Amino acid sequence: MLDILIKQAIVPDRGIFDIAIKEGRIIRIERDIKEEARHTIRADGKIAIPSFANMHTHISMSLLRGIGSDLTLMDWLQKVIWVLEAEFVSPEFVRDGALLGIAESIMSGTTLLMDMYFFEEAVAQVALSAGIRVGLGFGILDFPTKVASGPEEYLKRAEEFIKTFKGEELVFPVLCPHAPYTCSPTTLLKVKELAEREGVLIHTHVAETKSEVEGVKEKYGKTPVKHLESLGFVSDRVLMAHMVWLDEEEKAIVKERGAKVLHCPESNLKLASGIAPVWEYISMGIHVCLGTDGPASNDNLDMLEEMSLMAKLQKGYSLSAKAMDARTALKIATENGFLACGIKAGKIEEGYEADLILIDTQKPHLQPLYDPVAQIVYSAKSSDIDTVICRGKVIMERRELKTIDMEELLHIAKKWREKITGFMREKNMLYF
Ligand SMILES: CSC[C@H]1O[C@@H](n2cnc3c(O)ncnc32)[C@H](O)[C@@H]1O
Ligand SMILES: [Zn+2]
Repeated sequence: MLDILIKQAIVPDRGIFDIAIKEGRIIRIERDIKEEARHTIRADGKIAIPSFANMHTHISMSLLRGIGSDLTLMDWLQKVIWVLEAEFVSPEFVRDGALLGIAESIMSGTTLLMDMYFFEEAVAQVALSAGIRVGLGFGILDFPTKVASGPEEYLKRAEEFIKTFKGEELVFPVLCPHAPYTCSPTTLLKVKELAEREGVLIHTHVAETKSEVEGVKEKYGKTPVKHLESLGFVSDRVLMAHMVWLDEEEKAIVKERGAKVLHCPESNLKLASGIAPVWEYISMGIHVCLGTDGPASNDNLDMLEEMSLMAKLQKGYSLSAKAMDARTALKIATENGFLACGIKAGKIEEGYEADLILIDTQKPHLQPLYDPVAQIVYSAKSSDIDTVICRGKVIMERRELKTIDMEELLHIAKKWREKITGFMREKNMLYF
C-alpha cells in the first residue's frame, strides 16, 4: 500500500504523471498508477515541483518583523534589533517566533530551513511538531548577551545542542559563529575544531556589507574571506550567507575550498547592502543556495518571491538575460539547498525524498500555461501553493495547515506586538 498517491500532476519538462510516495520517498512516477494508497491527492491542473530550501534565516525574528525598516545593517542591528533581542529573547520568544515563521514557511512551500539564533531547542520542538526539516545552530558571538556571558559559554551551549539533536531525522545541528566581525580568530578556530570533531556543517555570515569588509581589513589586515582562509576556516563544510563583496581572489578561494554561498537578495536590498554577483559564482562552479534571511530584514519568508527576485536581479545587474535562467533559479532555490545539507531531495525523481509542492495553475496570472518552470519563477505567487509534502507527510493541503493551529498563531503575534510596542514606547524607540 502506498502512503500517498498524487494523480495527474504536471511534472515540468516531463508531462502529466502520477507520483507514488512510500516511506518518505518518491518510489514511482508513471502515467497511471493503479496501486492503492492511504491518501490520494487529485492534482489535475497543478504543477509538482520540489519544495524550497530556505538556506539562511533567523526564523524567530518573525516577532520583530516590521520594526527598524529603512536602516542599513549596522544601524538596524545596533540601534534596534540587538536592543530588542537583549530585552525579549527567551525560549518562549524563540518558540513563538518559530511557530509563526514555520507556518509562513510551510504556506510558501518551504520544507527545509537553515536557521541561526538562540535557544534553538525551542525551534527544534516546533519544527518536529510541524513536520518540517531544520538545520539549527545556537548563535556564537564574542560579546556577552543575556543568552551567554562570552564565547566560551556560547560554544558550550552550541556543543550541548549538537549532542542533543545529532541523529534526529528532521532536525540536524550545525555550528553558527555569527560573522568574522563578531567572532575572534580564537573563537572561529574553536568552532572549526568542534565542527570537525562532531562532523557538522558551519553556517555563518560573511562579506555582507562594504563596511564589514573595511572593518575586517582594518582589524586583521585582510578582507573577510582571505581572513577566514588564513585561519584554515574555509572548507566544504562552511555555508557562507550573503557574500556580496568578494574580490577575485576571494571568489577563487571559495571555489577551491568548496564552501557554499547562501544568497539573500531581498535582505541585501532592504538593508542597502548591495547585490551579490551570483551569475559569476555560478559560472565559476561555486555552489549557490538561496535564503530569505530573517523575516525582520526581508520582511517575509517567501522563497518564491526570493527566487523570482534573484533571477531578475542577476539579469539586470549583469545586463545579460542569460545570467540566470528560470531552471537555474529553481535549482538554486530547491535542489542546491538540500544537496548542501546532504539530503537526497530537491528533485521530482524516483528514489528522492518526497519533499514537494503542488502549485495550482487555475488562476488568471498562470494562464495560458506554456512553460511551467518559467511561469513559476516569473508569474506564480506563494498563495498559488496548494499542497506541501515534507519527507512523505502532507503538512498543507488545499492551503490548510495540517500541523499548526492558525488561530493560536494570530493570538501569539498579537501578544508579542503588545509587549514589544510597550517596551519601545517606554524606551522612546517607537517611531511608527
Ligand atoms: C548569533 S544569532 C543571529 C544574530 O544575527 C542577527 N542578524 C539577523 N540578520 C542579520 C544579518 O543580515 N546580518 C548579520 N546579523 C544578522 C540576529 O539579530 C541575531 O542577533
Ligand atoms: Zn542572517
